Amino acid sequence: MGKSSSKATKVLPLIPLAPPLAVLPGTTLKIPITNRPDVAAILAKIYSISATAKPDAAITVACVPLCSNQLGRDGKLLIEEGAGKKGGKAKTVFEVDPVNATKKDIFAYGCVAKVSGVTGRRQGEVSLIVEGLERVQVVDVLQERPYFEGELKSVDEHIDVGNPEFAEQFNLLKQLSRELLALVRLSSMVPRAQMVSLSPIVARRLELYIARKELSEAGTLADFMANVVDCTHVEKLRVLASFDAKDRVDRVVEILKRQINSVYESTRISVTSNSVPSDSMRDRVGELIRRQQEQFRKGAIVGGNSMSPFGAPPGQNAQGEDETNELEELKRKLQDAKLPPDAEKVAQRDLQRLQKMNPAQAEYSVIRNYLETLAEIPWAKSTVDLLDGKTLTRAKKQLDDDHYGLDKIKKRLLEYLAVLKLKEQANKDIDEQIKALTKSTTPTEEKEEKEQASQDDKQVIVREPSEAELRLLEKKRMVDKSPILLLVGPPGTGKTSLAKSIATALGRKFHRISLGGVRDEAEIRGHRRTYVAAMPGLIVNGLKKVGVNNPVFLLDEIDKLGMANYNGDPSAAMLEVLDPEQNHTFTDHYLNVPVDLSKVLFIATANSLDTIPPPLLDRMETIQLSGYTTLEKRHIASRHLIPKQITTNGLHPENISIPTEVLDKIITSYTRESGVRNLEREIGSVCRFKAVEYATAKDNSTLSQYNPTVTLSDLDAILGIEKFTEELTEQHSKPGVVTGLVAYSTGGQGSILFIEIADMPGTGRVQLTGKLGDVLKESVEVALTWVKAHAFELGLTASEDEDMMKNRSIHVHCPSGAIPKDGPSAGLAHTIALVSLFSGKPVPPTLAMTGEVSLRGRVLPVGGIKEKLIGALRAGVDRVLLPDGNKKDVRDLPEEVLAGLRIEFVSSIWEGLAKVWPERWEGHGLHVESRL
Ligand SMILES: Nc1ncnc2c1ncn2[C@@H]1O[C@H](COP(=O)(O)OP(=O)(O)OP(=O)(O)O)[C@@H](O)[C@H]1O
Repeated sequence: MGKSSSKATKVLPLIPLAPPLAVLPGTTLKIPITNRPDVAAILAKIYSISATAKPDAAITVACVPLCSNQLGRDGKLLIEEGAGKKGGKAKTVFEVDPVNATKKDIFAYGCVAKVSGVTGRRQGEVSLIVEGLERVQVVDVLQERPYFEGELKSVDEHIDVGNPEFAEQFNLLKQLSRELLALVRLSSMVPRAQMVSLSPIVARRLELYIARKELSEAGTLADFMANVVDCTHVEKLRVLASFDAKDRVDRVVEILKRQINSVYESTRISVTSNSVPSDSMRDRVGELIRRQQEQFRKGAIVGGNSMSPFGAPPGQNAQGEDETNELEELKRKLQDAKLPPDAEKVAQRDLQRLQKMNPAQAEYSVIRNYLETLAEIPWAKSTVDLLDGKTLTRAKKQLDDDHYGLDKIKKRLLEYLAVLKLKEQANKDIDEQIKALTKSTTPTEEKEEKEQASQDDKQVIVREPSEAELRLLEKKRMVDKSPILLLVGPPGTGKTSLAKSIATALGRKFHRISLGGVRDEAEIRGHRRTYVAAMPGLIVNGLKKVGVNNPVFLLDEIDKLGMANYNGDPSAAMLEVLDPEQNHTFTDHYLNVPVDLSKVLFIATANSLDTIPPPLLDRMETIQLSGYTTLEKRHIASRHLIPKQITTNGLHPENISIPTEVLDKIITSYTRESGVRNLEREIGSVCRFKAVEYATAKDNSTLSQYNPTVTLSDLDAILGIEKFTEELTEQHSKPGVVTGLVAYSTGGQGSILFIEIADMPGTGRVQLTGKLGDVLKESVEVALTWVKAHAFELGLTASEDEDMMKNRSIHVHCPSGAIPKDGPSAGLAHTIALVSLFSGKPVPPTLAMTGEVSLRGRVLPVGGIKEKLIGALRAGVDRVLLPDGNKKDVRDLPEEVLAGLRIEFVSSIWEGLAKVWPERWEGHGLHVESRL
């Protein structure tokens, strides 16, 4: 039983509190202080003193409630609660407000409180924050104005922990407190139960707080509960007046009992009320509450004799059914996930830790999240590959349906699939062999086998497989790893969509991981679990997302992966992912257990190989996608892009028609790219334009006037002025002007380029204009040197030792002056142009040429033949000279080009000259390599 011993008195300012305010020890309260001159005076006084006092000294006051007509100054009830009104409570009347209060209105009990601050900015909202420290008795009120000051006596609370009656009452207090808490949580789920909703975290914290209270803190718990429950002001004041802990616990137990009953009542009414249509949710909650009631009643009996805070072992009744269910669920999930042995060990260990842990602990949720992630990883789940007899035909059809052209790439992808199929079959066979070796015979199986054997008159020999045998088979299996494909090519060339088609053809799930801009190693490998908000990396997250262990992962933009920095080296993390020899034990930092990535089909894409670190590049098999030519673009557009855009823009194929010449114009004059993204965008604009026209015509009932065909003149209005102009062959020839060929580095397109050379009197100076790059400048120099060296032979000088350039200067220009040009491929054209200029013989304008020249007069192969020839045909060229070394490139040319151009090959400049001016040079210099 509680015993109290008096201490010396002290004098403190009093703050009278108007109902319903009351401060109990251990609680914090906001006291509105607008229109409270007494509080202002107290604060002024305190601050004038505290300016000289120690800065960290606590400012204390005593908060004392005002008396009511029900409760006397001494805390005795004047009128019984509930009297006066039948079945109801008597209305408590407080006659005075704190400003006009006098000595006799001051309640005899109060609470010393620490002033911890003032809140509120606007007038009328300013409040004083006080924290209740200890219960005191007001012995005497010493002054009334400008503020109350009183002599206070505090009492030392002594609790007799050995008193079984008190212990029992304390247990009941705990029991009821928890019960109320659980009820509030449950009943907040009942629609219209009009209960305060309590977040699970707050509820758990409160439970923990209650559970931790010892018998010696019984009074504190009573104060705390009196403050949180919904009790009347008079009840609160009576708790304040109870100096004896036992007395206080008794009072609070009474209040709690009443409160709990009223919750049961209210939920019963709301659950069973006929006025509100009952639904399953409400029924369920009602049932839960009823069960809760029974459980608590039982718990009260068990808990009554026990000193355990919950009357039951922790983790069962104490932590509530929720956690148990949660853990059961987690356990089941982990079982279903079929973890490999390593992960299983870790999961079991963590699960055990979790069971022993309090849910309110911060680490609890960390471990739970970890286990949930472990359970979500598809350790054993996989989709069945469509690797049957029709795989290759189906894959080919899929690739052909989705993509035009790209024959070489498609062929390589099909090879890849064929190998994958064979390997998978081989692996399956090995798996079966291993299974057959390790098959443990259970008694029934053994019996069956024996029966079978006796039937067949054969003997069954069950043999343990040797370690070496197994290892050998395992090893064989490991070797069967597919290479990782890297599709390299300019943007918009269909890398991503090719990878998607492969996934569709294989029947696997597809997941794209964008590596562009990944600067942090942890993004790939995850953060260690010790970090706040740690999570797995992109790879494990991808697996979680697709839910199977054999998806197709597209590692997009691998060339844009960040280099080593202070956050680690992301490309180094990718090494492990991409190495078929290592990735069956990929370790994510968060999981910290090996994950098998060997079944994942990785396809990487990049725009260029330059920025990919060599070790990473070494682990992948590169497949190059060059840009599309105009012809290919035309086909892609008419087969894929136009139908796609027509449906995207809500049209039907009969509502719009884009003729080939319009499409060609869009391709050549409005886009200049390797891929088809911009082309698709421009086609989209055209479709939208037509969609507006069609919709307007439909609305105005003038459909008969609507023309679905897009004309060339429409393009100007839809797409604006041409962005790129096309070069066309000249009509007239002139000495010194030759048609060259160019392939744009922006990809995919080629065109013709005029080489213009003019001479003038001078001192041998060579002027170059047209934004020529270094290599191009050098190729002009090589051409000039060759021509100068062979001037006599070419008939350009009268004698062998005459300098052709002695009295003249030349100017070499390549039009489209603003576009930078570079490369050696105009060497042949420069040489022929120089000979043409010096000999005064023009070159036919419909003859174009390309090729690098060496000082020895050889014509060397160059790149971009396909694009150049397509461009040449479009520009009106009918004959082209190509280096002998480029014969192989001509095989890939589209039919239209081969039919429209006369292609001639030359291996030396002499041959070139013979092709341009056959009448002069036929058969000349064929064996003369060089005179230099
Ligand atoms: N050969 C093709 N046939 C049909 N459509 C194609 C072809 N090539 C590209 N496309 C289309 O072009 C669009 C862009 O392709 P995709 O997104 O695959 O380009 P990407 O090469 O991955 O580009 P990036 O390097 O910018 O990621 C897609 O709509 C795709 O369907």
